[in-house]
Amino acid sequence: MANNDPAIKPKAKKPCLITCTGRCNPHRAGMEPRACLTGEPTWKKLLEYHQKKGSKFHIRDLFEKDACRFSKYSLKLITPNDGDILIDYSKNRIDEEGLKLLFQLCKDRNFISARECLFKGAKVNFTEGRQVLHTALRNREPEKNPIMVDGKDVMPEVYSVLNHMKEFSDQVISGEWKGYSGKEITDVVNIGIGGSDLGPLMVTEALKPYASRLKCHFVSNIDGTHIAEVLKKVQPETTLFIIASKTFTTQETITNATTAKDWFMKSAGNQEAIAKNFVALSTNKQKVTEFGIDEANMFGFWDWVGGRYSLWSAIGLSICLAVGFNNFEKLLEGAYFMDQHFLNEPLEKNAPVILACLGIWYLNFFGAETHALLPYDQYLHRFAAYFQQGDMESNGKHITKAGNPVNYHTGPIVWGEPGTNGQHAFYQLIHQGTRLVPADFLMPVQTHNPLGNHHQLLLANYLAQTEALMKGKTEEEAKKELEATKMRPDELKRLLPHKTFEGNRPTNSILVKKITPFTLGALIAMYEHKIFVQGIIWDINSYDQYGVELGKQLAKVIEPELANEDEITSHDSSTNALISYIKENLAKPGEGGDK
Ligand SMILES: O=P(O)(O)OC[C@H]1O[C@H](O)[C@H](O)[C@@H](O)[C@@H]1O
Repeated sequence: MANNDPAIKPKAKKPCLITCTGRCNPHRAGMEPRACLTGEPTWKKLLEYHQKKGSKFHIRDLFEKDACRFSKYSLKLITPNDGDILIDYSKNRIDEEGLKLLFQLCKDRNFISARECLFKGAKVNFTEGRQVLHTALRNREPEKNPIMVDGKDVMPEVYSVLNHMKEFSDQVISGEWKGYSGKEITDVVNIGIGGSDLGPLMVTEALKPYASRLKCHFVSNIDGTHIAEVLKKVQPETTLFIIASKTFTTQETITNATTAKDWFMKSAGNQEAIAKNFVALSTNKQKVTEFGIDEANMFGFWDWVGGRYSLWSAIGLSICLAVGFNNFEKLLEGAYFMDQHFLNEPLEKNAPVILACLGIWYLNFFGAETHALLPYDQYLHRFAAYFQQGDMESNGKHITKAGNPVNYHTGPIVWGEPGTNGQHAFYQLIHQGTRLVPADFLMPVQTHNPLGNHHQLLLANYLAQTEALMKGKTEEEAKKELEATKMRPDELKRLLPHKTFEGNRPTNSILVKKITPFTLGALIAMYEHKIFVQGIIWDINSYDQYGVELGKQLAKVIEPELANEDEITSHDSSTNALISYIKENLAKPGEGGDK
């Protein structure tokens, strides 16, 4: 049983970033193997509760029985200047008893001390022996809350990089910083992939209403088409290339960066020009200088920042350039606001904890396989893509801390598209398919583009979808509708089952007053913490990513095989045949690419 850690027994003072309550043992926490999840007494109680009650709930009945359901199962987070964040989780197949058990499960899994250890810099990423401190990057009270890593407060360094980012982005936006030929920078090209691309890309898209005068482009794919298309749009003299790579060894990024450098050098001619038009964001000083970028043009960060949690670090430089440093700071403030909420609120009022528990409820007890993120805001069109990496790279694991395979499901498949596009594409399956698809519906009440009645229609669709998913349409209701059309009885009978909706599809409605840098920062941090809570319950390491390595290793073997004349026989028959087919069909000299 998990609850024998003396650390969680005393009633804690409200934990804060600096005051160690004594419950955190940075050398152990996050690393100690837990009891098997399915052996936990609370897990067994949840199974029983699911069998007897949970699986029989219809959300429509829960609403009918309890007029106060919304107020019981919703949260309002009051931000200082950006309105309230409303999280309505009442449209779920759950009641007080179920939630209580889920919160108890969190406690049994030592969530309280794990949370403190995360913020205090324990080596939570135990396979790589690293702290996980993206929260330090947005710590807005550094004097009050020093963050110690190996006996040293990291906050001064964090702020020194932030100052460098401010100074640089201010200079580029104002035009004071000039490209190699003395002209102002007009375009920024961020070259990175994964965490060094998705976060800045998602945020710059989400915050377009705050755009500076600079045009920002993102290149990630190793497919030459990506960089080729971007280079067609920019001029070497007026383009700033940001090479964003934590390791500075990622094949895609280094290949794209080299292509960009070669293209640039054709115009610039001399090596010194690079200092004016190239900067690097990385933890690897040696590789950056080997590439030809001066140390002075490097914005550093640290190995305790995970790639998919790095948009708050120097990796956010393209955000600073796209929307100004001031707005980047507000993004950090929003995330800090959510960090404080996550740290200080009891489980029952804690948004990331509640969302995590509901996720566990559907994934592990109802067999749901996916989780949809459905933002009703065009600017958030990359939000689901961002959390595909955030969630699936974090919790797509099947080995526990003790090194054993799990006997339960872990991270969901995360997916989604902005509303209302999704409605006309895949919502059919959510409404009437055979699978249970829990979904978060995100929405700003106010739009940045108040055009005619667009936003009112968008809001109406947003509200209608969660209502429809919850209520469905009974046979009786469908029958009445069909009868009103004066349909022939045999035709009515034939159509009736197709027109009936079961309903009982769970959703969370997450609303903000407006998508601002602050509210966006808070939403991102909320989902980051949700992922953490689920990783703790599942007893997996949410912060490594060994699963992406194997394909990379094999690609290194195959690449030279594509270039030689030999017949390839070293793989399975499928891979050998695919290689042969490609070699037979590769462009011959002179056949070249299209112009
Ligand atoms: O920033 P880099 O070191 O170039 O890494 C870019 C990406 O590489 C890998 O694929 C990792 O799985 C990602 O987590 C990481 O974000």
